[in-house]
Amino acid sequence: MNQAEDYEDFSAGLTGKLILATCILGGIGLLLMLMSNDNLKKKNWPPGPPRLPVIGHLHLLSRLAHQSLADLARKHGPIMMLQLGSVRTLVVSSPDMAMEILKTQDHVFASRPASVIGDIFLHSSNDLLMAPLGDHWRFMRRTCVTELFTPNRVAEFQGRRRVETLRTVRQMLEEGQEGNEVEIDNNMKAHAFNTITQVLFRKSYHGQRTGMDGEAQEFHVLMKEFTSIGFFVAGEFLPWLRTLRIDVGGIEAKLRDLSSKFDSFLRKLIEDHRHKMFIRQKIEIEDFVDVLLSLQNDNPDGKSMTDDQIIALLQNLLIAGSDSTSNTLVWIMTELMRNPEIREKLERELDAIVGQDRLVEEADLVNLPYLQAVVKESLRLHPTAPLLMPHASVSATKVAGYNIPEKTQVFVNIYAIHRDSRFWENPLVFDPQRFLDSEEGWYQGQSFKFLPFGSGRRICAGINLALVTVEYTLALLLQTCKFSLPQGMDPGDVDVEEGYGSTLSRAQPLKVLVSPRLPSQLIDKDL
Ligand code: HEM
Repeated sequence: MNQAEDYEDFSAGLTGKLILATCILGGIGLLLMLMSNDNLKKKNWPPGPPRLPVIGHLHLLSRLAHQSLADLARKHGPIMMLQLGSVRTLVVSSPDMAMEILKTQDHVFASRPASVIGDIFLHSSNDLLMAPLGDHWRFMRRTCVTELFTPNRVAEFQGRRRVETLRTVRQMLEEGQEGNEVEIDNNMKAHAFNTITQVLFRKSYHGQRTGMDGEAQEFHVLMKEFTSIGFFVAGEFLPWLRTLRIDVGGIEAKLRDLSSKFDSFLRKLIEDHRHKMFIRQKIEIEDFVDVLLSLQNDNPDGKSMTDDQIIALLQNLLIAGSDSTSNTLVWIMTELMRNPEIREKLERELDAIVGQDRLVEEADLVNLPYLQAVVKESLRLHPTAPLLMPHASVSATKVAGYNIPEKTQVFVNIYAIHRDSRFWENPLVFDPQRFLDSEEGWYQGQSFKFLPFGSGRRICAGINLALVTVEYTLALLLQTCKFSLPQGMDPGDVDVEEGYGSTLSRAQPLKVLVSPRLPSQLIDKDL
């Protein structure tokens, strides 16, 4: 026998063994699958697709999980039970079911699931975003709602938002000189981040224009590292990986390292604020850190936040507040580049209400209904948290007649609800007019067909700040800049492909031409 025949024999034998092994394993798998699916019926859990042993339904989810879940809901209905590895997950995809989770049984479903990311990175035992329902969460939430995000407190910082927005306008106009393309994504990322850090610590850190002292540089690197980490932690769904100390992709190690860097950065910032207060011998409220430190001295409830809790909260606000705001702005600009007639209508509204002799102010926003409708319509088609944040049940209950056990993770697929033709006419068409023709209080979360900020106890805590930042940035950008597409590109060429990230982003950056719409003195005089 020559070598080739040898190899053929060997390979035929191997193939035979492989086929045999596959048949045996497949048979066992099928048996387990049938048994477990049969089990589900006995438990009276909501329906779902057949699941595989060990991984359950994980193989059915793409990196854009909201899209895969919307497809599955079309086949299996608005209430599904999935098994994501070891994590039992309820997915709801209709306004009725969303109302059941976020209103009727809010007291049962307003908790958060335990999670590896929450534990390692978000200080979930100390924070607000990932804290389970309970006294700690109530205390953190009450502090946010009554001290940080009241309409008055948000209004106090409008001067800083104005300056940050004007800086962003000037930066984009400079980049766009001589017909250069300007990347919207980078600019909005820097803008949203600086707007939030101005409110939290009275500083700008991100982007080209800050001059980058040592501290800014350090924070800039931290944020870059943070946004570049993938957040799929395999051990979250397959806990035996963690038991065997297998950290797929080294993500857990990276999260731990980043968390400790963030921690020391924020701790130093708190010490600097405390030192400033000590030198002045009085409390002057200039940012959120001042507010939180002043509460340590004088809390109306007699219960004060520890430094660890302040750090966890600051980290939450940076994470929850920056990418969601910048991606919302990027999606709005995407739709405005795809729909020039809507962009022109917006410009006409700004000219009619504000004119071209002065810059738009936050006080003008209430008189700009079309602009507000554009923001809502963009949040409908491109909600930056398409599955909200994961909820969890605190006790066993029933939904739509099905049994839902305690500690079930819950996704409310608002992406599916916002695009469902049963609730929206021509759902894929960008049409701000639909929000002008009705009187509903859209953002309060009472219309369960529109939930970009969620609803109930866990509704976005920063909604006031988010809305004023998005609306004001959009108004000033459109008033001061003329946006157009690069040579040879038509509106229809602007794609809406979604990218993978912690919030819903574009797959590829949006690049446009930017030129002045108002005389530059008007912008420069306020900087
Ligand atoms: C357009 C921008 C924003 C959008 C679309 C958005 C949306 C959301 C959504 C959908 C949730 C989860 C609701 C749920 O779990 O049911 C949430 C939670 C939260 N958001 Fe926002 N958000 C935005 C901006 C902000 C900003 C600027 C801040 C603060 C700086 C903020 C702070 C929070 C916090 C602290 C939570 C957790 C609340 C809790 O668990 O009790 N968000 N947001």
